[in-house]
Amino acid sequence: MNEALAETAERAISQLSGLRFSKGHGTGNDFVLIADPEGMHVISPEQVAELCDRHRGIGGDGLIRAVPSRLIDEGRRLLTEHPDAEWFMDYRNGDGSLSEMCGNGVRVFVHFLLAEGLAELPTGGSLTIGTRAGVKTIVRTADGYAVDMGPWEFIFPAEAAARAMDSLVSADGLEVPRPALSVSMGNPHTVVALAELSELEATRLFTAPHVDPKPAHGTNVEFVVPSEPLVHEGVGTVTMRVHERGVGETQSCGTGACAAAVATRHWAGQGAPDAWHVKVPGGVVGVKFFTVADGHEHVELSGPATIVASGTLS
Ligand SMILES: N[C@@H](CCC[C@H](N)C(=O)O)C(=O)O
Repeated sequence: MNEALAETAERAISQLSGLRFSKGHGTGNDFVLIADPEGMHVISPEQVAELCDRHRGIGGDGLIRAVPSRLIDEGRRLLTEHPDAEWFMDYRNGDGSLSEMCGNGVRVFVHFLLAEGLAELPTGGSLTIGTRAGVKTIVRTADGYAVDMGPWEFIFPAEAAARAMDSLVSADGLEVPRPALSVSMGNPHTVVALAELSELEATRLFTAPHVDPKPAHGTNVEFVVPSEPLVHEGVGTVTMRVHERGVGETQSCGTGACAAAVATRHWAGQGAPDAWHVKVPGGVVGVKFFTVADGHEHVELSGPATIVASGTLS
C-alpha cells in the first residue's frame, strides 16, 4: 500500500474512533460486528474495507452492523408483515460492497445479539431477524444455530431444467472450463461439480473464476466434490471450496453450502436425500430441505457461531 492509501485507510478508521466492535466467525467465515441500537453509524464502503483489512484493520470477510429494523429503510419494509423482526442484519462484504444475504453471518449475528443482551432466544423458542433477502427465523441447536433460509431458486431456470447445467466456469489450475449451475439463496451462487478431491486442491482461487454466462449482479462460485458414496445413512456429503463475491476465497460460505446442496441434489436426481453435510476448509455445516405450510420448499442451514473478541476502535 502506498503512503497516500495508507493515510486514507487510517483516516477512514479514525473517523470511527471510540466505536465498540466484536469479532466473530462461523466455521472460519469471519466478521467484524458493530451494534448500532440508535442507527447512528452508517459505515461507508471505504470504512468497511479498512476495518476488514487483515493487515491495517481488524480483519474479516465481511462487516455486520446490528441496527433496529425500524431505523433502516430495508428493515422498515419488512416490519408491516413481520413486526417481530426487531433487529436487521446490515451485511457488507470485505470490499465494502453490499450483499443481500450471508448464511454464516446470520448465526454469528444472532450469537452477537444474545452476547450483547440485545435479544433473547429461550430454549425451544425462535428469533426472527430482518435481512436484505427478507426475514430469517433462527433456533438453537446442540452445536449452535439453525436458520430457515427460505426458498431457493435457479437463476437460469429454463437452462437448469433442460440441461442440469447453465454455464461454464474456468479457474486457474483447472485445465478445461467446467459445467455449472447457478442458484439464488437471496444472493447469487454458481456451483461447479468436480470429480476428485485432487482437482479441488489444484484449483487456485487467488483470482475470481470466470463464469459464462454470469448472473446479472456477479456471483459467488462454489467448487464441490461429491463424497464416495454420496449418501451415507440418509445424509449426502460434499466437500466445497468457495470464491466469494466481494471477498475472495473464504474458509466457509453458508449460502454457498445451501447452493451446493441444491445443485448436487439436482444432479443426483430422484431419490437424492434432503439432508446434507457440506465440508468446507473451516469445518462442516448442515443443510436440510423441508416443505412449509404453503407448499414451498425451504432450506435450513445449521452450524456453530463464535465471538472471539470485543474492543473499541482507537
Ligand atoms: N459468506 C456468506 C456470503 C456473503 C455474501 C457473499 N460474498 C455475496 O456477495 O453474496 C455466507 O455465509 O453466506
